[in-house]
Amino acid sequence: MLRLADVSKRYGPGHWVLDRVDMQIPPAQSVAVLGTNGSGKSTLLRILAGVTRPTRGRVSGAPPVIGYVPDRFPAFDAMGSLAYLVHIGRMRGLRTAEARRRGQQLLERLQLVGGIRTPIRALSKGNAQKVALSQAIMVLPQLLILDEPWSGLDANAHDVLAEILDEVVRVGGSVVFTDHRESISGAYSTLAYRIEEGRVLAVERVAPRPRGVPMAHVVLADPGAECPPPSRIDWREVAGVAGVRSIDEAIHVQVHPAACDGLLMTALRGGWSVAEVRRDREAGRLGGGDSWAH
Ligand SMILES: Nc1ncnc2c1ncn2[C@@H]1O[C@H](COP(=O)(O)OP(=O)(O)OP(=O)(O)O)[C@@H](O)[C@H]1O
Repeated sequence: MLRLADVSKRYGPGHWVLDRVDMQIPPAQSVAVLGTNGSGKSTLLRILAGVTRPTRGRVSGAPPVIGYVPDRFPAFDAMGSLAYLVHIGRMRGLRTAEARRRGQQLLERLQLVGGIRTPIRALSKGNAQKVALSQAIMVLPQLLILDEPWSGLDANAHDVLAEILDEVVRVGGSVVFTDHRESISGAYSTLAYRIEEGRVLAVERVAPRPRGVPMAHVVLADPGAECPPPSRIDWREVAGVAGVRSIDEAIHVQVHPAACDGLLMTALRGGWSVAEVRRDREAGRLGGGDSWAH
């Protein structure tokens, strides 16, 4: 298990970005790292990934294969995406044909647009992010570290990323990620830490969604002219919410099952009418192929 013991970090003579951090990343867990801009999230992830050394303290228990998606994808920019993935796959011990197959499979799964031979620098931000994600999982890592991985991804890639997190955790691996939105960190993590003034503090979390248990799907409606209009609520900011859509004047919310009661309370207090609550697997994907806003 990866452990940080009394880890502190500063850049040059600057302030302490991380201050005496004790932390462990248990197997089969997905860990969210929260904090304001500049609080040290990327610094912590770089230390966990082994690409930055702490100024003080000790990092131990790093697994042999770590996948890392940095906040800024380094531009091996003249290379096409597939050639880049083949290169990474070879460095990770795959044979060329295997690396090509895996690279193609990942880019298809994430629906890369722009061409597998187009230089990475010419891809859009979201498509470059798909390449960044693919390189991290060319070989399924025991530890997957993702710095704002949802940034710029379209709805299909969101879903694929959620599947990838599940795949890593299901085989006993660990995931560590950052994201600014509570809705994302609530839906995809089983543990969370917040960085405040250099200290890393454990955050209370809703119970992890048991494997194979589908998300809850709640349909909310305006109760109608006889009642006062319901309050405006940013559903994406409600704990455990993974997706929100508007269909025919109703709000459809996809929520972590453990957070469903909390969402219903918020809705009822806000004057909304609960039209339906169901499990997403029974419901299927609404409108076939439509996607959730995250
Ligand atoms: N290479 C570097 N050299 C000098 N200072 C740095 C370096 N990298 C980060 N810092 C400083 O360390 C602090 C933490 O930065 P970091 O990028 O880790 O924060 P963050 O929480 O990831 O921010 P954001 O949410 O904006 O991505 C900031 O004050 C930043 O300016």
